[in-house]
Amino acid sequence: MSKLFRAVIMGPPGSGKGTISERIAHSFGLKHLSSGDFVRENIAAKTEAGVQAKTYIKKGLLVPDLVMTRLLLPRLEEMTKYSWLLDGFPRTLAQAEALNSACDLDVAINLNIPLETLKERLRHRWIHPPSGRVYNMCFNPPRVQGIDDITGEPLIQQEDDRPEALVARLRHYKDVAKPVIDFYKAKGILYTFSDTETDQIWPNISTLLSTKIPTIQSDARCASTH
Ligand SMILES: Nc1ncnc2c1ncn2[C@@H]1O[C@H](COP(=O)(O)OP(=O)(O)OP(=O)(O)O)[C@@H](O)[C@H]1O
Ligand SMILES: Nc1nc2c(ncn2[C@H]2C[C@H](O)[C@@H](COP(=O)(O)OP(=O)(O)O)O2)c(=O)[nH]1
Repeated sequence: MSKLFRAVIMGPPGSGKGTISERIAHSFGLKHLSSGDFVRENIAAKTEAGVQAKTYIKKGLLVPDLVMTRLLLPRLEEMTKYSWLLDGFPRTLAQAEALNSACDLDVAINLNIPLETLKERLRHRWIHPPSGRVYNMCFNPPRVQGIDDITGEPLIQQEDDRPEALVARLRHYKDVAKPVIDFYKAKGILYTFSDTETDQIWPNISTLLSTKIPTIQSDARCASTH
């Protein structure tokens, strides 16, 4: 059986998961799977899980574990031939356990970014809700202020990116993420990166992955010739 590379990326809101995932996908040819995108696709397609998820998202809540795993695990089954990086899942220990029963992970990337940095970044975050595209007015601004580059539609700022809401979100994140981090630490696949800048973290992640991915993919090539 061919050995593919499987990773997750974790971190609080604004820690750079989306930004770093895009770089990883681009540099290493992995599929970037975003749980938020899956949720939005299911909502748009009005699947049963999507309809359920929508009621929670409207209230600014996380989608319950059971709905989330029902929505996500079938998508992973479609990816059995690919190496991937999963962004935004797992967020809870129950989700980590469900993922663990479905596949073996090679690496769990954990982004550890100071609170003040997160607040500052999210203050400048603007999103295009239909696509999930994220901009930062300082770091990666759109070509025209307030307008999505691709569709020309308006960008919005999420209510829960405001500094007051963010502190509560981050506290909640820490409580829920701690058991997930401990779970991956115990498995020996946790790699934590701490800095205030994505551009400082990125070379370290890139070095880590280049020690892991070529070996695994050359195994895959050998296996596939048999
Ligand atoms: N693993 C998950 N568990 C529960 N709910 C999820 C999960 N992933 C996504 N969601 C739901 O989908 C919404 C959109 O997810 P997405 O990751 O795009 O944005 P987000 O929560 O603003 O993330 P961040 O602020 O970390 O970038 C979330 O707010 C949440 O309600
Ligand atoms: N100033 C600054 N902004 C950054 C850096 N890395 C990412 N950003 C921006 C992009 C987004 O607007 C915001 C959050 O990044 P993101 O990739 O959406 O994070 P996440 O919520 O997916 O974890 O911060 C960075 O290194 N510096």
